[in-house]
Amino acid sequence: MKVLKFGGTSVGSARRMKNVASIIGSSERKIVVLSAMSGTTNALVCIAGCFYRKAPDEANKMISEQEQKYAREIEALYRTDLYKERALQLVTEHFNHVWSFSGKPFTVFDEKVILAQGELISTGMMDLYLQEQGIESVLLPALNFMRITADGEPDPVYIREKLVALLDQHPDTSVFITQGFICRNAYGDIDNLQRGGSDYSASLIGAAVDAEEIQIWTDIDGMHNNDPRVVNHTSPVRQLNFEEAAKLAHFGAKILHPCCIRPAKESNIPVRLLNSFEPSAPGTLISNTAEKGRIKAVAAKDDITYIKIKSINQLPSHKFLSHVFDTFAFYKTAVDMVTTSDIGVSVTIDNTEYLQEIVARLESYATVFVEKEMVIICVVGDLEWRNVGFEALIIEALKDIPVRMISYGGSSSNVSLVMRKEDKTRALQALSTHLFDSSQSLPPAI
Ligand SMILES: Nc1ncnc2c1ncn2[C@@H]1O[C@H](COP(=O)(O)OP(=O)(O)O)[C@@H](O)[C@H]1O
Ligand SMILES: N[C@@H](CC(=O)OP(=O)(O)O)C(=O)O
Repeated sequence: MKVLKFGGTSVGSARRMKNVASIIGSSERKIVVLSAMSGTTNALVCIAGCFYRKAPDEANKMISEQEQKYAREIEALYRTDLYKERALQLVTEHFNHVWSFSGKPFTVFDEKVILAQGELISTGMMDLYLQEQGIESVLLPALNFMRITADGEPDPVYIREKLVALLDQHPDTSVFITQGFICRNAYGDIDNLQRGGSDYSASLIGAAVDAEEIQIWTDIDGMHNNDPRVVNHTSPVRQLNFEEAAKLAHFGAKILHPCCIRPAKESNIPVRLLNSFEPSAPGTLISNTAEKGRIKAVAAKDDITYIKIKSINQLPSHKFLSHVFDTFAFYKTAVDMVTTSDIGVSVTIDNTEYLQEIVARLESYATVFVEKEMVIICVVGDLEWRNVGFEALIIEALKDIPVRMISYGGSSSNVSLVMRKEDKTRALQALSTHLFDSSQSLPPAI
């Protein structure tokens, strides 16, 4: 069994959907995970925003625009009037459901229901298209098997049990279609795996069914060695190990959801990143095979807050660090990067929900300096400590750029640096030039 996930860009129009159907084929047994058509989830977020603001006219206008967009795609997708009618009815039902929230008190639970409609529509449309093409498929409702716990973490035991039971009902079916992103929470309400979470759905599903491969189909030929939205002349990386891929995803390579590598790694299932616009391109294979002595790629994580905490000697020095980290733990705020000196510690966070409270508590035993709008630049590869020279390459590349923090040693697959947002493009470009333009190779380990 393979798991194939197609993102919003891959199902973004009738033409793209037809292309996905041709990639799906019908021979091998597979579970196809679909995102919402590109732009739909953003539109649903805006519609929910209108309901929060009590602006039903604005919501109504946006819903009409979406319905018109879907009507055009339906006209282009289906051959027969019967299937056009069925698809229109499906879309109308989902948008009527969205509209049913107008004029009532609006809660975060209602917002989650609204956000789920995009994937419910795209999978329904694909299922109808496959039927019209005579390709036998079964629609598996993700809300019947994908679940998160009260801590917001996926519940792998439940997911496996429910999904395997659903598959067992169709022993002769080759093609299963399901929704990415959406799930239920521990109380049975509709929820989701956070924005971009369809990749995560695919790897949770892959792990649940012990898939032989998880394929993430998107609009680019695999993981590139730098952010193609920012840097010119990036190139695909053909092979990554799980840890390298997880680091790139965590530190901003948008092609993968930050959490999606973990389930695949734990079950040792290879992940292949493929291009639905160019299906024969080789893409990137992510597995547990490590390629020695190479810097693989660079990524950048935006919206980072830098916090410098300097002890004012209120605490014995051996207690200082534990107090600092207890403070972040108390406010359930994950620290991304840490560097320390004899009198202080600098950290970065991306969740600033409790920043004020954290700073107030830290200030009882330290002076605290906060700087927002920072970025983390992360260089990833085989950076084992005996591979001399990689630090020099990175520092040389960034010699004209002010760097706030440098961190290496937490893992031997990345070096991370913190700098101002306005220096990001220059830094990424300089790293590409120094690390990838001339084919660099680190000296063998000493
Ligand atoms: N290192 C990288 N390699 C490849 N793509 C990247 C990288 N960093 C950012 N991206 C962006 O990720 C996009 C694909 O991810 P995403 O928008 O989530 O696709 P989908 O719609 O298929 O879910 C690419 O179009 C590309 O612009
Ligand atoms: N539709 C959801 C989930 C998702 O993963 O989308 P995509 O695969 O297009 O990034 C979102 O926009 O967040």
